[in-house]
Amino acid sequence: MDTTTAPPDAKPGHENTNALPTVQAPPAKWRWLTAPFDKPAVRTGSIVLLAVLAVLFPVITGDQANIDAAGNAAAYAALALGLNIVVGFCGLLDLGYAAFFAIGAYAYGILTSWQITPDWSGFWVPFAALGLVQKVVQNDHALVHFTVSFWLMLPISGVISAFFGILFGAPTLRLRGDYLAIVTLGFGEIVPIVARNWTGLTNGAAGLNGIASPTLFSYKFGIDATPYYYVGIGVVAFLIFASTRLRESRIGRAWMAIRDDEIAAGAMGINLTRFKLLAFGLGAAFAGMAGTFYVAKLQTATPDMFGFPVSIMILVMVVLGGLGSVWGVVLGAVALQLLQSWFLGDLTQWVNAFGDSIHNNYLSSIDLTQASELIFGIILVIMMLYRREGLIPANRRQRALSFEQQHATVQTHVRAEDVTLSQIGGEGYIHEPGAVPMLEINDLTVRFGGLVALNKVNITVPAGSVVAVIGPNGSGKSTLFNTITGLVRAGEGSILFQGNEILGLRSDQILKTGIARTFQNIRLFTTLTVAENIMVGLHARLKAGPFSAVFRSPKKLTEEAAGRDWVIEIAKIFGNRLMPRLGQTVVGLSYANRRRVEISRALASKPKLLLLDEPTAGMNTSESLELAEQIKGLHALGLTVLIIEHKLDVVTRIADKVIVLDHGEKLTEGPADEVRKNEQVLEAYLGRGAAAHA
Ligand SMILES: Nc1ncnc2c1ncn2[C@@H]1O[C@H](COP(=O)(O)OP(=O)(O)OP(=O)(O)O)[C@@H](O)[C@H]1O
Repeated sequence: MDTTTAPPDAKPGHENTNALPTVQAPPAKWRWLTAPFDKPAVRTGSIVLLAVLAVLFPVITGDQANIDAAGNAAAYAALALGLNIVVGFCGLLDLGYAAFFAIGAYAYGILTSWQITPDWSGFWVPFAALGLVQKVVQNDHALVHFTVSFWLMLPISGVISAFFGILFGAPTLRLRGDYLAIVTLGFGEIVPIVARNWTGLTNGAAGLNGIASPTLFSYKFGIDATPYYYVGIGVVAFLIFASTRLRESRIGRAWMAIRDDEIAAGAMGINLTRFKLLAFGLGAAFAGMAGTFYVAKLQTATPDMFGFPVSIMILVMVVLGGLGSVWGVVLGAVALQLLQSWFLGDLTQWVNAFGDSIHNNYLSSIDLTQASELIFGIILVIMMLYRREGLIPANRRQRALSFEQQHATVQTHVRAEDVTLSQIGGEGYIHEPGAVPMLEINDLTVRFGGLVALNKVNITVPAGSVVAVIGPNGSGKSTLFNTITGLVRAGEGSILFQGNEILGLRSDQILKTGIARTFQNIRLFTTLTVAENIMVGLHARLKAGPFSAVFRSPKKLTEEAAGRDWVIEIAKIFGNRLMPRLGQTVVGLSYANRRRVEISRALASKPKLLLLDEPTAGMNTSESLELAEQIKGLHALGLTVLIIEHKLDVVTRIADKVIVLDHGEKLTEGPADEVRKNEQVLEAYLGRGAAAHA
């Protein structure tokens, strides 16, 4: 085995400090296919070529049926891009996605067909002036005919579907995996049932007919497939653009962080509710727009067009293309849609002809277009067996380390004085002695059923100090951290941070007050790069919303650039251990480097109080002492640190005060040297007999 590469599940303590971990090579089997696209010029060129081909396609084919099929493929590509936000980016398995497709479709259908025609009154006059309705007279009776423009309805349908996306998403937010899938499946069933039974609004199973076709500068699209095709590719181009921009923004990082590790995402300041709802809402908005486009093209809408098989088909498109991969899902959608509309028809004719030639009635009459779901199932199985990451994987390219980087001597700051950060903690960071304690915990009690994990614990962390918490396994140290950071609810007591109660706040709110943490069992975002992981730590300090993420407002660009500088500044604390790896995904890192990334991520949030849960676990002695120096350096800059640590030489080196927990109670506290000699502490750690001999 290559000793320089620590596998993702490497056991602590076996890192070779003199060599840097090598980069995980991408699978060679597919490298020839993707390698050319590593070059930005090739990528840009391919996109331009694709755009030119897409524009020229109707001229090249000249066949209305082909153009029509390509228009349908565009609708499905829009749907796949929307579902990709929910499932691919945010990791929320939605099996009822076609519901939002239906909502967008019916919104346009109802507002442009003759389905509802209320009596005409003065109320409708302003709407008529805006061109949204027309007065029609039937049998001497004045009625309202809705004539909302397709171009207006396209964004409005997006908004309506987004509203329902948020409405449906809200109650399901606590659920994940199978449970979320089942609930969304239910929603997906409800919408077509409502459409089937609310006959007054939807015309029931017979569906809406006579849906208006779009008009552009008095040119009526009618049944000509070509204009629909161009609208379709325009919509898809915009959605590709929006998806790509979102993925590369603060919002995309937050979604992917939630997908990779929800607990860590919350602890890094991501408001889980808001970002999951945003994913649901935006995904639904894409579906709503696709629905409007689709029924405008077909000029009819029936409940059967939006059932469960459609949701599954869109999901298969996303999986086939590559979960989280923008271009992948477009390819998946186009491939499956064309397979359905072209290939299965042709295949049916070939099989029928073959059946005729061998006089086999079964083969002569088989219709493979009816077996599309079976064929989708087979495709899924094949993908799961041979290419789980999809046709165009979303996984980032690993920037390979150069030979020099691979073999460079590790240069780290081993002296506390070398740790310099320009802005850690922000304003009011250096604390006056005697000021309000940074953290004051009073009578904190935490129970897990009958087990009392913390019992009336009182702890004070003075501002600008380093306080270590030690204690045997199961003594309640991690529970203390989890309670401070809002991951575990306390039964009684209070936790004051700079004099303000934080008990009861969510973990993201606690981060925003200025408390950041690391985890005992390293919780990094495994599909993100080192730099992106650290950037997620900065999430709460950045402001960009979806609009500025998509349109890259100057403010957003400045914010991101400053964020990237900040990431580099933090990574520099660890010398060349992290710097050459900023572009690598964290799964390829050694155990010790992953700990360093986690500390960097916490520092990125500019905390006032840093909670480190066994930061040196998995590091050898020299690395542990190196980290101790780095913590001392941060402390010298004014950072207050609360650290859980088993290695007493590290504790002695950095802690102003040591708190000992045992069986959920505070045993003692004091300077490290005193605590080390305390008999109760020796007993708790070593047992009574052993303590007597110590
Ligand atoms: N979510 C939970 N549900 C039930 N019991 C829990 C939970 N979390 C912790 N405990 C229990 O609470 C007690 C304290 O656990 P905790 O993880 O805080 O100890 P610790 O001092 O951090 O131990 P270690 O050093 O082994 O991590 C243990 O008995 C543990 O089994």
